[in-house]
Amino acid sequence: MANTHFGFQTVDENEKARKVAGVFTSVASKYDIMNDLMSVGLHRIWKPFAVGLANVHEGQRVLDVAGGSGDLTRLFLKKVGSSGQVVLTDINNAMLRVGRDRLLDEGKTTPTAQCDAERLPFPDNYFDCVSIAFGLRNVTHKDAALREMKRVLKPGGRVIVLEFSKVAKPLEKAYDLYSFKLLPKMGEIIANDADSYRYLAESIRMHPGQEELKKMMEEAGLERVEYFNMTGGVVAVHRGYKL
Ligand SMILES: C[S@@+](CC[C@H](N)C(=O)[O-])C[C@H]1O[C@@H](n2cnc3c(N)ncnc32)[C@H](O)[C@@H]1O
Repeated sequence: MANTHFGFQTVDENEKARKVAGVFTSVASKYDIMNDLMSVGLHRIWKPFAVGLANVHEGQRVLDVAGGSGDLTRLFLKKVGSSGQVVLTDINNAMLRVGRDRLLDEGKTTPTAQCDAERLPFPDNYFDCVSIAFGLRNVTHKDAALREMKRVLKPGGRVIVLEFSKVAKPLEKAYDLYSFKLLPKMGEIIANDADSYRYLAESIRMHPGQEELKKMMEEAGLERVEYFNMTGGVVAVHRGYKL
């Protein structure tokens, strides 16, 4: 049986999805407030930047994979207008429910589907853009997810991956202190869940850096792949096309 990472732990591949589900079911109700606190509000800049790079237009179709509480979906809905469509998906029902309810409360109806990024229940060549924000590092077989994202994309469409990445050298010490000391403490105080937030910090460290992810996207068949660092490499947006 093959092994994989769950944060810094080595676990059986079959176990990872269950453990990840445990984390997100546990954090779902506090996810949005924790997101603001953990990123000191920066995710509100990172996400519009990523959506801007997608360059989607009125009337287009977008798939938001691992969309959770729906921040990217909301931004994409503004871009595609009433003639377009954005499908919000996530493997976790608790996260998806938070996203769907929040959008409904704002008067926005959009299709939702509970599904695994590794097996997307959509036809080939269907979407103009497929995004995954802060989701890829939680997926067991990232290569399979990237291939699926490419499969459902129309020729000419793009995949957008927004994810934590490798920080610039001078920031490393401060970033470690923040991730491994402050973050679990905040998780404990605010969400009463230090373990989940420790996993989040560890999973960030185990995620491939900028160049490695670019290579993985190319291996999945995406072309013209490039990346854009933000906040000293704390996060990066990777964009690749299906040509
Ligand atoms: C950190 S949250 C990001 C949510 C949202 N995209 C955002 O940017 O705020 C990660 C999400 O990935 C989802 N996820 C984890 N593994 C997944 C998988 N294999 N397929 C689809 N979604 C997955 C989790 O349920 C969770 O909602």
